[in-house]
Amino acid sequence: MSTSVPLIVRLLSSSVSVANRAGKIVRDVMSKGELGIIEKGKDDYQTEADRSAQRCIIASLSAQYPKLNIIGEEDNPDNEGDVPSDWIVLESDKDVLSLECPVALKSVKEEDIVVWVDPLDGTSEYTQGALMLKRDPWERWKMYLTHPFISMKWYFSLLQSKYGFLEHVTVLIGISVNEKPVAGVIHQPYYKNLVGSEKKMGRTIWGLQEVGVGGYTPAPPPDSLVITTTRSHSNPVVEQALSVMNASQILRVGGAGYKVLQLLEGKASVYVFASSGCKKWDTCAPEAVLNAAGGKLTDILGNFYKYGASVSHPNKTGVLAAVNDELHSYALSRIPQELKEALSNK
Ligand SMILES: Nc1ncnc2c1ncn2[C@@H]1O[C@H](COP(=O)(O)O)[C@@H](OP(=O)(O)O)[C@H]1O
Ligand SMILES: [Mg+2]
Ligand SMILES: [Mg+2]
Ligand SMILES: [Mg+2]
Repeated sequence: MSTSVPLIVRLLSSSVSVANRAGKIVRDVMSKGELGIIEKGKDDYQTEADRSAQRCIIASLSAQYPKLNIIGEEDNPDNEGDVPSDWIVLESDKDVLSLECPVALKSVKEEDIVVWVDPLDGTSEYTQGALMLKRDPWERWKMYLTHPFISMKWYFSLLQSKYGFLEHVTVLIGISVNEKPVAGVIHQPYYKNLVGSEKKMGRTIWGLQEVGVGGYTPAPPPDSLVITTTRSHSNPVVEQALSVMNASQILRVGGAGYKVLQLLEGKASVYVFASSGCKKWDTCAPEAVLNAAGGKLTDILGNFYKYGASVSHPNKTGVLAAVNDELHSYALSRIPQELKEALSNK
């Protein structure tokens, strides 16, 4: 690899390749069927896929960029021991490697960068997806009974969805410089592609400040206001913020990455989440990609989050994202002052 390519471009191209590998790990854990679910907190779970994908990403990036500050979602209980050699990815995506680096990012050094890693965004949807892979209804029912957090209502919505919600799962790698998200990768392990006549699983979307986006076909927003929001972490304040939007449709899907994909692909125009549940690793990559596509992601008060190494991890004042400034301003203007205050004072 040519070292004359600026660091940010090299790091983004490495991140594309490593996200693909992490996505394969996510699929492999699911195929084996041993999810190894651990409860981290209320409505907050971790699986073997979250742990392994994070180890793959961090080991691969730190092997090539030793001075990077990488912050991952998971406190890995199995961090000890060697990372399997086939999890260490040293290749980089050729197309991304040939991008022209924006002037402002040309002289960035490893020490100036913080990488935010969400090895598996949409863990709820991932664990519920496991149920749908059980073909035998009796096996599926038994698995449901031992599942730590699927309500009866979810179980039936899963059955209706036929394939579950695995498409909502993403692997997120966000690159920030001077506290701002400048580049990012959203990999979707369960996206079904048709390349020629061949079926291929997974796709990888990337974005780079001032350069643009790749890996998907951009589409204009819907004609009417379509909002995307959480499927599995709602509460009365989240619902209140949705009810004031005057939306023609509300889509409830898993993962911050998938919701931003819906904005990018014209399925929704605004992402509203008036809750403190998302963390910096949930929004860094999606914000970077959305920015590169001309969109905007802030908190519910309209302020940008900062992604420096010492910031607190929770996005305490929620998420408000839109495909363009105009829709963002509209959504922001609809949020009542008392709701903004309720989140700020939490
Ligand atoms: N109340 C809550 N508690 C824990 N995590 C939450 C949360 N609300 C949102 N999140 C996290 O934010 C991400 C997007 O949430 P949602 O799918 O509900 O929109 C998920 O990331 P992970 O799946 O990576 O943990 C989820 O865990
Ligand atoms: Mg999680
Ligand atoms: Mg997440
Ligand atoms: Mg996660």
